[in-house]
Amino acid sequence: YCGKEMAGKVEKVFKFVVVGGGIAGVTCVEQVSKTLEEFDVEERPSSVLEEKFPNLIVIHSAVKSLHTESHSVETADGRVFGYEKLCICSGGRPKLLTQENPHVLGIRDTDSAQEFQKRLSKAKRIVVVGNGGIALELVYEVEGCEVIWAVKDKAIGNTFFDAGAAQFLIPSLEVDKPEKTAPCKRPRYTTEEPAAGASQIFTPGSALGPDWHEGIDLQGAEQVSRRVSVEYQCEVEKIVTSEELHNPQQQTLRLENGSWPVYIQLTNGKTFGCDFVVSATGVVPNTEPFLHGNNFAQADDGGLQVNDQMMTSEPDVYAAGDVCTACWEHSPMWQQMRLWTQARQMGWYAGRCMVSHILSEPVELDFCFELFSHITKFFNYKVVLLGKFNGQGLGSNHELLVRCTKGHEYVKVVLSGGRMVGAVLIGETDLEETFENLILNQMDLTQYGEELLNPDIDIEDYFD
Ligand SMILES: Cc1cc2nc3c(=O)[nH]c(=O)nc-3n(C[C@H](O)[C@H](O)[C@H](O)COP(=O)(O)OP(=O)(O)OC[C@H]3O[C@@H](n4cnc5c(N)ncnc54)[C@H](O)[C@@H]3O)c2cc1C
Ligand SMILES: NC(=O)C1=CN([C@@H]2O[C@H](COP(=O)(O)OP(=O)(O)OC[C@H]3O[C@@H](n4cnc5c(N)ncnc54)[C@H](OP(=O)(O)O)[C@@H]3O)[C@@H](O)[C@H]2O)C=CC1
Repeated sequence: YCGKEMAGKVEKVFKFVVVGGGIAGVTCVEQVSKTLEEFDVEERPSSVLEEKFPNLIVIHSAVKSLHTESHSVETADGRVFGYEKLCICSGGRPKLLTQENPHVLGIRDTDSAQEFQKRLSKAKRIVVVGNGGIALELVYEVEGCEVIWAVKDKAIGNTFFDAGAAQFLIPSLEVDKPEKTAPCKRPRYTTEEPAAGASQIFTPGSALGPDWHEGIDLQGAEQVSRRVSVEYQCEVEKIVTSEELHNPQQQTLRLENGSWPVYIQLTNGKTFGCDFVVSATGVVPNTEPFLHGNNFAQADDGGLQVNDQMMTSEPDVYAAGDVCTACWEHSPMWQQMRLWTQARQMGWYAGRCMVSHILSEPVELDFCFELFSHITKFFNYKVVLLGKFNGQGLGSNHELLVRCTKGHEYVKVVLSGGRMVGAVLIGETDLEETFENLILNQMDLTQYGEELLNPDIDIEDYFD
């Protein structure tokens, strides 16, 4: 459609339209709703939101196309809505090793997690490929099934920590998990069934986020506890299904590896037969429906580029969460990672920017983008990552202080020019608040040297 044609089809013009019902979309909606009267949100967040904000209209249909010229979006059910300001919060989807291979699964939303669980319950061996968040969680949580874990690197968990932390964590894979503590009480927005007549276009659901596996039984077909073998420094050469093994050239794989639905050949020369492969290999931003006919600047990772006001390169179009790439000049202690906390912060801040721009008020980059901080759990340890926790972008211009007590805690501090610029805290270290302050205030710590990590000094009191 050309701009004029589209404008003629507009059913209603809203001040704000937010696309996507994940954490970024929901927080963006909450933010704009508090401030202004009228707005709208696409896709299907919970009706909880509509009850909370009477000025909110939820449209249960995916956005099919965006027409920035006429400031309108078309939904899958053929309706067209105008906007004054639009925020795209369409998230991401798994970046799979191969597309359309029924033996290769990704995990992103409730549906894909349920499919994984169903397949796992009948599986005796799975291969997990990838070395980030999902792989770390899966290999620890899955029981009753052999897990082969293929990683590109020399150590596990490359997206979150260094080889030292990996060495600290690895023994946890060899012992049984402790009994589960209290179940997760984090409130969730759940996805509803689409209303009758809703679009049949496939859009992924919202990402599962923290604690996703708490309510899911990750049990394989066998009565054994966790059994994980890590294959280091290798990638996937090819994935061959059992049907493809009819090809005589591949017969040897079957003979050597027994009879499995699928075989995965790694670049280290090993081949494993398994029930299925989990591709835990990162995320691609969901940009497709918005690109056609528009002029969005995209970052190398495929995300919509946003500036320090969360604005894309198209007028009046903002983006937040996994779909966007933060292209402003970052604070020296912050970097983008596609995480729940960042999606929430971005959604909230984008909402604030949209409102401020409508009211012609100035807005400054929010303080939360000053310092990277992430709290999570891996292998049943609390993990806190602060600032340039892996010396990102510092080259050789940094030094490390490490304190480690096997099975108890791992503390790593990154110093640059005598000042703390990052930290990894694993276990109940109680250091996060003090370290966060030391990173933010950039105090010169040269005089303390290694004493900084002396366990006999109560550092909290010291810097109080
Ligand atoms: C298994 C798993 C575990 C995770 N664990 C953690 C963790 O422990 N800690 C952490 O910080 N992060 C974690 N993450 C990452 C975190 O969940 C995501 O970074 C975050 O949820 C992204 O939020 P979002 O709102 O940007 O995107 P999403 O949650 O992906 O939401 C996007 C929304 O947009 C909708 N949408 C897409 N296309 C359209 C369209 N065309 N029209 C309308 N709507 C559309 C989707 O249906 C969805 O509602 C995890 C992710 C996964 C997959
Ligand atoms: N507790 C937490 O904080 C959790 C966070 N998440 C988040 O959810 C999202 C999805 O998680 P996940 O899929 O694990 O993504 P991540 O980005 O965390 O990790 C992807 C991993 O796959 C590797 N990889 C990429 N391509 C290939 C390939 N072709 N072959 C082998 N390895 C490859 C990457 O290596 P390289 O980096 O070298 O490219 C990286 O180790 C991420 O944004 C993640 O941060 C998920 C679960 C838990």
